[in-house]
Amino acid sequence: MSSNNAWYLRCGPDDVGESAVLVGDRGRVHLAAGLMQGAVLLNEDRGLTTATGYYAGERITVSAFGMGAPIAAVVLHELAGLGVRRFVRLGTVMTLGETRLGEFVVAHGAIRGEATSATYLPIEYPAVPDFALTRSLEEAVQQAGLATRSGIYASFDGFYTEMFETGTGSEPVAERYGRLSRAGVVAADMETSAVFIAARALGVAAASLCLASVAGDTTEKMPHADRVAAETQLLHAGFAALAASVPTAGV
Ligand SMILES: O=P(O)(O)O[C@H]1O[C@H](CO)[C@@H](O)[C@H]1O
Ligand SMILES: O=c1cc[nH]c(=O)[nH]1
Repeated sequence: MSSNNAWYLRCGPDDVGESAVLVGDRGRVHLAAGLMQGAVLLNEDRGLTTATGYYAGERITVSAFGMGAPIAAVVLHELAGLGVRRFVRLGTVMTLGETRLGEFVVAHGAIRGEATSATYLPIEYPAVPDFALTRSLEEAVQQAGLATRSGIYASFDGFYTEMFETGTGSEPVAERYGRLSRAGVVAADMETSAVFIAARALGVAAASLCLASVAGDTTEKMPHADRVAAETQLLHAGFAALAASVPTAGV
């Protein structure tokens, strides 16, 4: 192992592309590897499954972080240290407001309801994506003919206290979601705001495209087969956007 290897991802600068995809579910890395050419599995330690391959000529690294902002930021931070310049989060979200199950939701910003991002930049700093990469994502989902929506996300740490009602949170989840929906927020996840802020702090570009897989108001889930098919479309769209994007100066 080279001394230049990342601490947890256990791979080196030569192993990664300038573009990366961040996913939660490690199974999505294996799905992604099957969609790329010449994919090489680099790491499985701690479940931070990572592979690098090619899509439309672009060398792309795909890493899984599991769940939550702290570990998503660790993975982004290590990949940025290895030389990755562009990140796309490809995951799933809960619907808020008018968003419907099965839609592909592009983040135009995210409410910072998690604690990790404040360790990078003060809470006044807005969690906004790289706009060129975001536009590439929107074009990719439109060209693929997918049902799409763009808007503001909200990202939280507490799945069973802030996102799914168990009676243990400080505020009823329905009230939180009602307040956010009335403010025009379109989706809730656990990582997007931290990914945007950590990327800004580290001087790299980031954007987020997620499949609306769970209804925030009823907790209805997409049927499994539909979700698997949609996750394949999600990966294709994210890869196409990275392959089409040009390096962004001065993020
Ligand atoms: O589908 P992924 O990318 O795992 O993301 C979502 O799924 C997990 C919660 O169900 C959280 O990590 C959330 O952000
Ligand atoms: O239940 C879900 C589904 C997607 N994303 C989340 O954060 N929660």
